[in-house]
Amino acid sequence: MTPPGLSLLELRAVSHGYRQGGLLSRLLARPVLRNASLRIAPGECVALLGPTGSGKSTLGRLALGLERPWGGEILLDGVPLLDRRGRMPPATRRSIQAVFQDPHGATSPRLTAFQVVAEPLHVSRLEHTPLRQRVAALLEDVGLPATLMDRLAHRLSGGQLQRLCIARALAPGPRLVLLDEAVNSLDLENQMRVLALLRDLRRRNHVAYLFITHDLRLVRGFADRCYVMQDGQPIEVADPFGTGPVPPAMAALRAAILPARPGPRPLRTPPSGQRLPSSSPSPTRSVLAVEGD
Ligand SMILES: Nc1ncnc2c1ncn2[C@@H]1O[C@H](COP(=O)(O)OP(=O)(O)OP(=O)(O)O)[C@@H](O)[C@H]1O
Repeated sequence: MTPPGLSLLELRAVSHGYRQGGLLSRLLARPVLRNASLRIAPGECVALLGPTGSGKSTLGRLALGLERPWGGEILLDGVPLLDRRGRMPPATRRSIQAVFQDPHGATSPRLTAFQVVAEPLHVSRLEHTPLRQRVAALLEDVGLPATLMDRLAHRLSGGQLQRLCIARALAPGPRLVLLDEAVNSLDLENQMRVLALLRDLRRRNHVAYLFITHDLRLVRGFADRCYVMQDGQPIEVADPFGTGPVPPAMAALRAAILPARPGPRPLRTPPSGQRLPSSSPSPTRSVLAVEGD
């Protein structure tokens, strides 16, 4: 359940959608979020699950202040995220950072690893002297050697580049990081490593996460609380892995997971009076694990 006390980020009855364009755009506006409410406490990790197209990234863009909602309120520390003109104060902008699914799309091929991480320090006028030392420390925080600093970012491996994006997100000292499918482009081993890194960074920096994913398996052991998008609303699910009732959208996500260790093969019953040949596989032997998480 939502922890009591002050919220870091709060969405209150937010509605949003997209116009289809053209003269009839107002009439053809398509709602994506309807009366959507969600709360994140300081230092908390909240997962937002849902199938493709359910509005998770739309909610994420609103939380980053990239779009203005049609209705409702979005508050950071109880204060509206955007002012009346739709602008975000610089301190608020520093407080909320993001890591997206595709690290190649999120970084310029012309920049070195150093330049990628130093950029938000320049933008936020948070330059530390010496800057290279600060960037080296941020790289070390995400498990990258400082010797990679002068390499073009796109020459890093996918896992290294995503770590670099995490270092960039942490550079301005945010209080909330939006992780929008942030490990989905990685192979299973790198997913687990980056999730462990994010867990560790959260503990050390007391940063909160909004963890957007369509993969229920990634949430276990990572998120404190969990919402699932249903009919344009995030619905909080108290125990996504328990046996109790869950919203249909969550039941569908559960059903989409292949079992880590499929159950035993059905017992082949021999015709009456016959015995299974000794070379037959044991009826209780499991088939090979489909995935290794
Ligand atoms: N800029 C846009 N203009 C028009 N429609 C949009 C825009 N962005 C998103 N949509 C539509 O809004 C709906 C929700 O999209 P959104 O990206 O928020 O879903 P999602 O749950 O994040 O999906 P996915 O898991 O595939 O990323 C989709 O039907 C999408 O086509």
